[in-house]
Amino acid sequence: MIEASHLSRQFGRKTAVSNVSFNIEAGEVVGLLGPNGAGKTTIMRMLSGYLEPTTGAVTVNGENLGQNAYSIQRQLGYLPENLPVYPDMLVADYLDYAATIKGIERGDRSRAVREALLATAMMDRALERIATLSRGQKQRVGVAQAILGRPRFLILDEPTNGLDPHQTEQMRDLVQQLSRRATVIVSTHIMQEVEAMCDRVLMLRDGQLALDRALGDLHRSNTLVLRTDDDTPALQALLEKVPQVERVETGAAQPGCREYLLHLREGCNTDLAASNISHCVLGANARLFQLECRVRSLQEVFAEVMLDDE
Ligand SMILES: Nc1ncnc2c1ncn2[C@@H]1O[C@H](COP(=O)(O)OP(=O)(O)OP(=O)(O)O)[C@@H](O)[C@H]1O
Repeated sequence: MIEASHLSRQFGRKTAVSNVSFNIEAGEVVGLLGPNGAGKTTIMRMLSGYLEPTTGAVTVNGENLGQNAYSIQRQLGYLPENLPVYPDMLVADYLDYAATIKGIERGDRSRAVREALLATAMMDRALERIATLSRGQKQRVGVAQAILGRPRFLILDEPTNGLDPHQTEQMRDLVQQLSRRATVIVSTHIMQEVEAMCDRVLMLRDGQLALDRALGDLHRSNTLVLRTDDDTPALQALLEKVPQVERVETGAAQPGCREYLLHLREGCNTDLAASNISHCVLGANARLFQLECRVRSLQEVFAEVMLDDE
């Protein structure tokens, strides 16, 4: 488990990250989402031990990263935002060099390199110079170095940065495969990326954690959509009296059909609300066409969170 506790980072007078705390359980794929400059890279660098927090701490399985950086970094794979490139090296030589730096024993190195090349579908490029690779292939070499030695934690900073749509799709598939055997933290500013790859999202705004939510929960809103043939003020008044309903908004209308948006009270029992609402509609001798939870897209939630001044 990775625990970030009250992480802050200053660069001179600039506060890049402010009092950010979260836990990441083994096996989770967590997306760090935020606009440019929100602090994603700074957090990734602190989680990987390449940057010290000004205050706060990172612990990995209970061990403090600042005090045990070397032993923890051996269990950790990191794809930095700007990968250092060694254009004159052959892919295999670079990976062998990266494996050496990671402390992988000489006898295990060639197996680790082979595994990383296979996992990233780069085996047939192993003997090419890095300079001759495409952007996407270089990014794959970056991921290959991150997964050398099968780390239990993978920290990937913008893994699809600069990739074309096909390469992006391949990279997402690769991250999903890797997540079967590692805990993955992936930073991005692309919503579809989070939808496609992650179990949970952390949203950052101006260096602060603005939202930490499982994707399944995030899509469910606190609003029920009701469609009925009754558009009278009498029904609206009845709906407003349902104890779980905070506010009723009228939505789209078509001949013979009116939509209502029923905003529920925070923390109320949604099943009970739905049961009371249907009772209300049928009791008014109206026809109930549809009653369902409104689903919010990640894009909508992101926009709400970024606009929220609280
Ligand atoms: N080494 C540094 N020196 C000074 N300021 C820095 C440094 N690194 C980051 N910052 C500042 O900290 C803030 C957060 O930067 P960071 O790179 O973490 O954001 P980000 O969310 O990764 O952005 P992007 O999506 O553009 O990569 C920015 O305002 C940035 O200018």
